[in-house]
Amino acid sequence: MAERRSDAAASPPRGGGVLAGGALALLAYALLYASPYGLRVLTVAGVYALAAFGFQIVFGLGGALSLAQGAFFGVGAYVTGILGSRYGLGFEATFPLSLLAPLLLALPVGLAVLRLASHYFALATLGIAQVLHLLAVNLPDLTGGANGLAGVPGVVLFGHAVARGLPMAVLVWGLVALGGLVGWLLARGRFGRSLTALRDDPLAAGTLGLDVGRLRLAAFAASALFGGAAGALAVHTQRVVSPEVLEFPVMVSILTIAIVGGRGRMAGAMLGAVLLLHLPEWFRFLERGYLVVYGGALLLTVLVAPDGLTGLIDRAAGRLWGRRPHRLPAASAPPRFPAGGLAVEGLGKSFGGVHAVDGVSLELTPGTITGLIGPNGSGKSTVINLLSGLERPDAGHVVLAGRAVTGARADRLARAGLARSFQAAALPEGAGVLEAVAAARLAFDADARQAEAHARWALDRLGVGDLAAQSCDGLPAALRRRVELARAVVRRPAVLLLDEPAAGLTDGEKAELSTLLRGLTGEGTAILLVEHDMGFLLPLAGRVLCLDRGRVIYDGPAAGVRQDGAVAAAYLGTAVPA
Ligand SMILES: Nc1ncnc2c1ncn2[C@@H]1O[C@H](COP(=O)(O)OP(=O)(O)OP(=O)(O)O)[C@@H](O)[C@H]1O
Repeated sequence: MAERRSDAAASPPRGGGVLAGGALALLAYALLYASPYGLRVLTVAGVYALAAFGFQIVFGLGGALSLAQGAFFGVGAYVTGILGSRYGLGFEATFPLSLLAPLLLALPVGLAVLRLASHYFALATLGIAQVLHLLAVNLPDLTGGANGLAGVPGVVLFGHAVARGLPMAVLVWGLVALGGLVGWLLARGRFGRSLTALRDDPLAAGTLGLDVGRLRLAAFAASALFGGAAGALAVHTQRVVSPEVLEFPVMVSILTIAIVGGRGRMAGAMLGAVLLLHLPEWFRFLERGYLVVYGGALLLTVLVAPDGLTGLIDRAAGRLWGRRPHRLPAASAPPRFPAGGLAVEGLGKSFGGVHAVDGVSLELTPGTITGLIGPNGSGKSTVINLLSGLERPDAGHVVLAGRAVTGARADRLARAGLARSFQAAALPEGAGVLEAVAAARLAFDADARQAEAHARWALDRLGVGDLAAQSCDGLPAALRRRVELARAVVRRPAVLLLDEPAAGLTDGEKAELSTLLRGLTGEGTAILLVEHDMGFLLPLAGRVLCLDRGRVIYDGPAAGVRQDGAVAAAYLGTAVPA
């Protein structure tokens, strides 16, 4: 394919400088001007920023609306409160335990509820805080009941008491800086990008080799650590713990901070927390009317800045100073999966009364293209979904590269060397082209940078190297197809399943695609090609299977398809005499 490329990529946002300036201004204000009350509000803002970091990971990056963040906050608070006030333990013991306890809660709960669909998951996680609230109120011997526990000792670090006011604000914001750095590193690395890929397209994520369950659990666990840390510091700031820390307003505040600040961004959590904690103070002179103005201000923020204040700042900074040039990594070829075929015997799948796939057997041999044809609704996409692990077969056996993989999950099949493309190019909204293709390597490469280098290689191979810098949004259909194909090719799979890759392409583009597919078979890839365009398919395929109502009605050489009476009757129309 004709190759076009450029080395400059869509640049990272410019808002970092503005945000750093804002942070310095805040620090100066705290050191020079803030009253003891002002310092206290600032400290609480830091506490909420820490809690919101965790929420940014699980919800902002991972897309799981976890309403357990308030519960983790409460658990951290109670661990510090109980151990400090009842047993006299100091910060050095209570702080790590306040992180550990929510983590130990998150792991079993996460295993139980993370597979639920989004709204059920949100409800189940909300339930955790409700149960804990009940326990906190009804176990007065341990928790102090509805009144809670007073007299939680202040922080003593390495023998030095951290006094209220500036020292406590410095400690909390020091931990915010540390937590923000950890969160930022996680977000921009392989973990964060895998979570984003999962959030943008949970269905495709498995076929890209990402272990959806493990990723979600890790994100949930990380959110628990941040929540617990925040809860512990909240108790040290207030010196009391009560069931209020487990009530819904805590969760609502964390959610609002993340959305207003900017979903998925650690800077957004800090900005959102500072703003949200200060807004009520700024509007307090309005007395009763303050809640109306406060609500109105929040609504306005969400309307004016749908991607949060950090998004707004980025856009404004980008307009003022342009986008920062960003060098792409040099293209490098990813390793190839060893050649291996796919053998399928008696595959079956029904949806209610519809036998979508009924006793299909086929063999994909390394270095060959097998065509799969048939009328609309005959079961072609279902075959690909079954073979790629998106559906579980009711019957049949599948062997991939010599290993039995019947009913295996999509990510396991992907890691065993199988890749697929989708009929409607499944590119994540708002993502860059390079990022979208690199997402297909995250489960295989050492880091995100290496995944991008491999993605560049695939884009070059598809002849769209110059798209690397662009956004997936608004790409013309033919280019979207190539990018989608690059996501499969970048894996250099042993077996490649392609669902109508030539749909909507011009004759010239189809010729380029043929050359690419021949190149892949030359490297030993076994390809299953679902296609309606016989002029494109038949010269490429050695063997062709035709499906009708889920059953194989033709299985033979491509050259014989047009002459077959059954295929003519079910699909192609008039048979052509040999
Ligand atoms: N998830 C599902 N739930 C219920 N029915 C389904 C589901 N997926 C597919 N089907 C049904 O199974 C049959 C086969 O559908 P499938 O999409 O595999 O056909 P196809 O040959 O790929 O069609 P097309 O050429 O239009 O893409 C159809 O009757 C379809 O309605």
